[in-house]
Amino acid sequence: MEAVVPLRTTFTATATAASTARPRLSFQPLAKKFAISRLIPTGISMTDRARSSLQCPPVRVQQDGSAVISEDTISEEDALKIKEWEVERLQDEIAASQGIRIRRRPPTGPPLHYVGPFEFQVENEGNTPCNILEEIIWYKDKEVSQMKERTPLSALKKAISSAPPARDFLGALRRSYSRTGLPGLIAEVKKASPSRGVLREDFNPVEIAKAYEKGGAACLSVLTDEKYFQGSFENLEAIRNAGVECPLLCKEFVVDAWQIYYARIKGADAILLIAAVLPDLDIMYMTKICKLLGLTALVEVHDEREMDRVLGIDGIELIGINNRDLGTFKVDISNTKKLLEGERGERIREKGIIVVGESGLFTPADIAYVQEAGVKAVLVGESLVKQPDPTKGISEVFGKDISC
Ligand SMILES: O=C(O)c1ccccc1NCC(=O)[C@H](O)[C@H](O)COP(=O)(O)O
Repeated sequence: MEAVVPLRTTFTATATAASTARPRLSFQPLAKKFAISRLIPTGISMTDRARSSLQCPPVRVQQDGSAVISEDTISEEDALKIKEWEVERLQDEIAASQGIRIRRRPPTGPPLHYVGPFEFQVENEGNTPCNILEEIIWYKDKEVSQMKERTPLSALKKAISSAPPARDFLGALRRSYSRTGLPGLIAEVKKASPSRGVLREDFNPVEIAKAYEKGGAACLSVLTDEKYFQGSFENLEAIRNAGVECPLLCKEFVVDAWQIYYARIKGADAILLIAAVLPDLDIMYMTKICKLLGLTALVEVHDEREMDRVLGIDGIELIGINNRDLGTFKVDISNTKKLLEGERGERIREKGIIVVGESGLFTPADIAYVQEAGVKAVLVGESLVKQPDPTKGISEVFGKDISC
């Protein structure tokens, strides 16, 4: 039995599913008509949310544009899959509308029984990552889902309630700047990277961290990604437990708020949020979570569009300008200057935001250049970690001993 009903506005698109190999989905703008309440902030269980919004009966669009409600019910599991798929597509569409090219996960065709607004178009390899950053993000999405299954958020929250307080990352950068008159150093503990390969074979994270602290680093950045950077949360924990006092940045690819809680129990004092990956709503939501947990959020941008988006979000205190294009690996330190010129620089000063110049800094002239552009902190990896003595490496990159 089927009942014919007038079609809801959100279901007026033609449903044309041409079955082709490796299709790329292309969506019509009508998803913008979706009620904003259907936006699922990262970190909230989509499954629970989807479960609570299962009021729509199965609807099938007919050729004349009307819809039929089928009394043949679909299973709750299939309905959940449909809801999750719709939410994921909507997330990608919102991200794209903010100029974000990185998709959270590989596009897939609609699940079984889906009837609604979609259209297949054969384009290029839609389910091949567009660059290394997208590849990292797709992998991370799967990795985090598995980690969440092993350690649910409730367990992390419980552990946080008895964790020692986080250290003041921003305060350490400010104090260092006042003490030395030079940008506060965030020295990076990184074994390898996709662009540079292995940077240091004899990699002992705790020794390197101690050498950085001795050399005058204000804070440390610790790579925790295993697959692409050969880092780990064990390294973060080990540095934290070895008596290093510098506040620690968890250098991760955050796609889910769960990772922020996890970083906090592993000893992080700050965490990286990448604007090329996260839509505005995620950045807002995640910076709030960071504040609740006592962590500093370092929000990283690479171009003007990302900078403007981030400047439009309230409560951001620390912005990193990455001189490396994470899609192409091209490094150009004049990027920092470009993004701090004119009105943007003024807005940053008015808001009291501290800016970190990131990547490609090798010499005292590089440090002077980004300081002149307006940064009060720098994030330096390769040029320090490759030095046999990283303490000496700091004096060389800064042109003087900044330890006292
Ligand atoms: O460095 C990469 O190859 C890379 C690839 C994809 C995503 C991120 C990547 N690097 C992160 C960074 O930008 C650096 O670790 C950090 O800014 C320090 O840069 P550097 O001083 O040039 O080592």
